[in-house]
Amino acid sequence: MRRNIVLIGMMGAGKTAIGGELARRLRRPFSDTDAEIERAAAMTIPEIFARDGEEFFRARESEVLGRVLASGPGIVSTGGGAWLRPENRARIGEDGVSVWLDCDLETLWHRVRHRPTRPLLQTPDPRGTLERLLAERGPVYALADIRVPAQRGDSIEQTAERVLDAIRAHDPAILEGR
Ligand SMILES: Nc1ncnc2c1ncn2[C@@H]1O[C@H](COP(=O)(O)OP(=O)(O)OP(=O)(O)O)[C@@H](O)[C@H]1O
Ligand SMILES: O=C(O)C1=C[C@@H](O)[C@@H](O)[C@H](O)C1
Ligand SMILES: [Mg+2]
Repeated sequence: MRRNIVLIGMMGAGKTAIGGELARRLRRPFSDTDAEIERAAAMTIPEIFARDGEEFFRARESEVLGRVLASGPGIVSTGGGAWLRPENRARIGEDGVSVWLDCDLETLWHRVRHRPTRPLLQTPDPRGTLERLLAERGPVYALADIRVPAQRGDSIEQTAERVLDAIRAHDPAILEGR
C-alpha cells in the first residue's frame, strides 16, 4: 500500500511549510511539486510561466506529481492549482490521502502579499484576485479526503499536529509505516 500524505490548498496556506514539518516528524521523504518542477526545468516558476505559459506549467505539474506519488510513501506538498485538474485528483486518490489546508483570505493575503513568486497574483488587484481564486477553488478543495483549518493564530507545529490528528481519525494505518 502506498499511502502518500498529499497537502492541497491555496497559495500561502502552508503546504510547503507544513509538509516539511510532517516529513521531519514522520521521518518520511518530502517532495514539493513546485520545487521539483523548478529543479527539473532549472527555472523559477515565474520564469516558466513567462516563457512557456500556464498550460505548459500545468503539464509539468501533472508529470511531477505522478512521479513523486509513485516513489512514495512520502509527504507531498502540491502547488495551489494542482488539485484543480481532475486527472491529478484521480492520481492522488490512487496513491494517497488528500489533506486540504483550509485557510482564510486575510491569512493568505498576509502571507503572500510581499512575495513576487506567484505569477497568478501579478495582476492590478492581487488581493481581489486571491479572493476570487479562493471563492472559485474552495468547493473543489472541499473534495479532499480531509480538511484541516490552518489559521494565522496557529504555529506551523500546531497545524502539523492537527493534520496528524485528522489523519489518525480518518485512517490510522496511514501513519503506521510502510
Ligand atoms: N501557522 C503557519 N502555517 C503555515 N505557514 C505559516 C504559518 N505561520 C507562518 N507561516 C509562513 O507562511 C508561509 C506559508 O507559505 P507556504 O509557502 O508554506 O505556502 P504554500 O501553501 O506552499 O503556497 P504555494 O501554493 O504558493 O506553494 C511560509 O512563509 C510560512 O513560514
Ligand atoms: O495556486 C496556484 O495556481 C499556484 C500556486 C503555486 O504553488 C504555484 O504552483 C504556481 O504559482 C501556481
Ligand atoms: Mg508551496
